[in-house]
Amino acid sequence: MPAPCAWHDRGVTLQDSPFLRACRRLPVDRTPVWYMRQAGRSLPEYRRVRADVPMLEACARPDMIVEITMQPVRRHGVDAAIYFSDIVVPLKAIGLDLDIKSGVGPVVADPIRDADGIKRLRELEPDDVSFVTEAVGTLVGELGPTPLIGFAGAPFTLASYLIEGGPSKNHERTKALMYGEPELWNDLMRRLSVITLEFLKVQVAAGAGAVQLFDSWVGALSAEDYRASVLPHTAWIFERLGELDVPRIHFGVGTGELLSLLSEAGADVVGVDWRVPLDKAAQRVQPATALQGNLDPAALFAPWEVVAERARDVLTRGRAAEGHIFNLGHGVLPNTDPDMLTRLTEFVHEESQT
Ligand SMILES: Cc1c2[nH]c(c1CCC(=O)O)Cc1[nH]c(c(CCC(=O)O)c1C)Cc1[nH]c(c(CCC(=O)O)c1C)Cc1[nH]c(c(C)c1CCC(=O)O)C2
Repeated sequence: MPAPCAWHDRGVTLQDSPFLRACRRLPVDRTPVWYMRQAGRSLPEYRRVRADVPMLEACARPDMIVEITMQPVRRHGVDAAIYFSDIVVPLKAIGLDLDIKSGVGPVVADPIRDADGIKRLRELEPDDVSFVTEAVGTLVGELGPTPLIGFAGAPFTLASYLIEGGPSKNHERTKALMYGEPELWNDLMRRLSVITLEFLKVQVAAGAGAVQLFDSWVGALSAEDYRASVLPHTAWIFERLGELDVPRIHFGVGTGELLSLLSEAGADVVGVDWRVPLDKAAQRVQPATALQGNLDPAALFAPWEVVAERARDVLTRGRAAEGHIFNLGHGVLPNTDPDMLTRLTEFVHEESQT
């Protein structure tokens, strides 16, 4: 009975993977490492396969998703794969007119700024993203004992793109709605939470071994505003994800003042950007929380000796956490030399070996 046996073996070794063990705060024989945006423009093989295919088309084609997700695993030997997609994919799947412009990011044709706009956000059905189910299924087969991380954008970060119509420095229209029309804001956040939860559930049902919620731009908020207007929604998502029995990672940029609240929202692992050393971050999160991070992605442009010294410092400080997954403090920058990432992966493994 080869098929059930293969699944059984995979189950055992997958759960023993350093990444899943570190997420669960279990002892590991080496610190696991992966990189946000490890699939993408830093890799020549990515640029080749994406050459004639628009981003959102690539995100809807299982063959492209599988190939691009596998590329950094093959090249760098990282301890986890992250599903190749984008945070706006579920919004496109429910029919919103949006695109991803290279060098810019998501752009929304008709931004959502009032009650009528919010009504356009219908629930996501698994059939809307059947390509996700297919791609994840193929990927977990190919990855074997290497875990696949599913992901979604968190409601605040999605709301910012939808309200502003594209990337924003100050999030002024977003804050205007949040501060000025709390009922509309909460309606928008509730609808986005339902979509986000469903998108993550589809990935887990198809075999993703962990999930990461990206609230990339939430560092724009004060702690009070985060607690009042964002935390209840994010906590709702994490509570429901808790029923799925996969580790939950919560990440944002510029969240030094928010780390305890990010952790309060219910994640098993909190991702930290490069601004807060991990030993300090460990004091800010709830007990029984692992940390992920946090080498400055720009440090990879310095000479190798500098990278190595800083990576060693991250590992040392990471020992203060109850579990540590090595990562960058934000995504890989497009012009990063991919050989630096391969070398860094080997270095983290060697340095942390017990
Ligand atoms: C804020 C955000 C977005 N998308 C995402 C976030 C949260 C993570 C973060 O904070 O960086 C999440 C994301 N987007 C992408 C991934 C792939 C998986 C991985 O991490 O390797 C992930 C996890 C692919 C992508 N998403 C995008 C690319 C670049 C598209 C291209 O190759 O032209 C990739 C590989 C486009 C995108 N999409 C978005 C931005 C800001 C951009 C970059 C715009 C640009 O500089 O061109 C929105």
